[in-house]
Amino acid sequence: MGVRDSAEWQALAEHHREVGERHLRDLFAEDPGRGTDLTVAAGDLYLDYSKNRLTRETVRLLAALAESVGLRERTEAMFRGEHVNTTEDRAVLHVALRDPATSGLEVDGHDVRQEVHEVLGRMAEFADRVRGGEWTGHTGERIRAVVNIGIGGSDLGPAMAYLALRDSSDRSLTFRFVSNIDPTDLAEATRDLDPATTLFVVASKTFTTQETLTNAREARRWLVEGLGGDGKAVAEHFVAVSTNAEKVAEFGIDTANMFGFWDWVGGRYSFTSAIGLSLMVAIGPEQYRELLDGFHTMDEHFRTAPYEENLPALLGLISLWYVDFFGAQSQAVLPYSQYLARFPAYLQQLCMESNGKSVRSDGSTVDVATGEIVWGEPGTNGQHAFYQLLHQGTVLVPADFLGFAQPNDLARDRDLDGMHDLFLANFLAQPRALAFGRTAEEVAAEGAAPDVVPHRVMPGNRPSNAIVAPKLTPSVLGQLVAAYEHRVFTQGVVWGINSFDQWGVELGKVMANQLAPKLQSESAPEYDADSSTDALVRLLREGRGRPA
Ligand SMILES: O=P(O)(O)OC[C@H]1O[C@H](O)[C@H](O)[C@@H](O)[C@@H]1O
Repeated sequence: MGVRDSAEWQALAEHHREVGERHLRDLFAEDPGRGTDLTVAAGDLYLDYSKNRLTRETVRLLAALAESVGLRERTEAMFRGEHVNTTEDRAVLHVALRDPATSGLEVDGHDVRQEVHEVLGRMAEFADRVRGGEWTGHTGERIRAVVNIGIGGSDLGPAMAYLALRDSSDRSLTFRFVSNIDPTDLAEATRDLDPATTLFVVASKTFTTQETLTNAREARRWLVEGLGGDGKAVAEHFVAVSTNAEKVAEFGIDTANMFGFWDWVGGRYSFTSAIGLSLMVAIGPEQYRELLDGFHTMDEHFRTAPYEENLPALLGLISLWYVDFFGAQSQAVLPYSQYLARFPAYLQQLCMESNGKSVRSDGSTVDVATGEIVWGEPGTNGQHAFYQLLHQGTVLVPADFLGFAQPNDLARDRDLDGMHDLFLANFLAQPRALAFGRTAEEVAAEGAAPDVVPHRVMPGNRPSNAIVAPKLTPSVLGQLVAAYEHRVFTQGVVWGINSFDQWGVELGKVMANQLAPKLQSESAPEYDADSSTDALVRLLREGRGRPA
């Protein structure tokens, strides 16, 4: 049975008819306490969800929906290591990656906690050697630049977090992240680097991904050529992060320099696996542990807190309220932190690859809308670009505003605290303007010409969450990411879909492999795709001076 027929869903549908069109102005006027009551604290995060188009009753009904679909049982099953990823018959245990306990979780005949800590120990040893200058390259020089080669989940986590945690990172080392198979990406990343002092971390769960292996092969060529053609240099300048030792060895990386993880870690949930290696080199093992502890704090909060006080569950349920009852199709994530510039991109994979599904776990078609388009840019840049649509457009875009009380260290060291106050004033102003707007009477009272009044009316009633933390530290970043992971899980369970597979990305990969030879061949290829693709192949071949 689909979720739509359940009594809890129907109760929400009826409730929506009562409160869906109520204005936030009225909701605040009737219940002035909501600004402090419709909030929840978890770890260092404070969520103010009062500026959403809901009442206390909505929260009660959403929590009841979560209970009725067995969110608690599903969560326990995931934490226990049951194969909740049914279509791939795998456990889903990213939460074990940050569990401080060092033993006692048996899954498929292995103590996963023990294995996790063994790899973390090896990563720490490696990170210390690179940071301390003991890991030397082929010419005996210390490493000065670390280039992570990976894509999707093998790139976005460390790339996002490296930027987010610049304050905490060793600024004497250079870090680059190469993901795109566009040759420009690798060429730009290595343009000003010295092969003698560059270390590559090739990160790929499967070690079969076309983009990553192609980039890694070209990086190897750049390195070996740059070091006088000695192939032995590869062992000193390449390490791998993967679940596939065979393919790593086949590529020519010594498996002694491989950091493993397991099939129970999904790509987009792999940030806290060995995929975080380059980040650990950047911030050091101690602060990396703080990051993991931040994740763990949120994991435990999600597992134990009642849903009406459960930060990740509330984020998931409130977003679902808009997707399924208001027809919202997108969710903006607006971090008021330049260091979180890549956070929306990270969340795009986390949310859209997880919940962009139209079939339920049992194979039946979903009977409600699922997933949402996640997008965003750091404030205040977005304000001067797309916020116009958020304020006065015809589509409903719920937004998450993220803000931090304290500025980052670099800004503080430069005595730029005052600027941070202006930044925070914007962080406060935008959600307020979105929620409460400005009426025609107010606009007219300010002396606007009558014909301009309608243009200047701000309708308001545009919902948002505010998530506030004291400062963007490794622990806070961990708490934030874990909160969004569990937000995605909460929605997936209600929708009845498997948030841990990604079959939808396969067909394009197969087709790319079929089309590559048609572009590469010296003579005109066979045109047997479809009339549009065939014409484009012809055009591109002509553009490259190849016989079409
Ligand atoms: O880590 P890899 O095996 O190289 O996979 C990299 C990425 O590619 C795939 O297409 C998946 O859609 C992603 O979930 C994954 O993170």
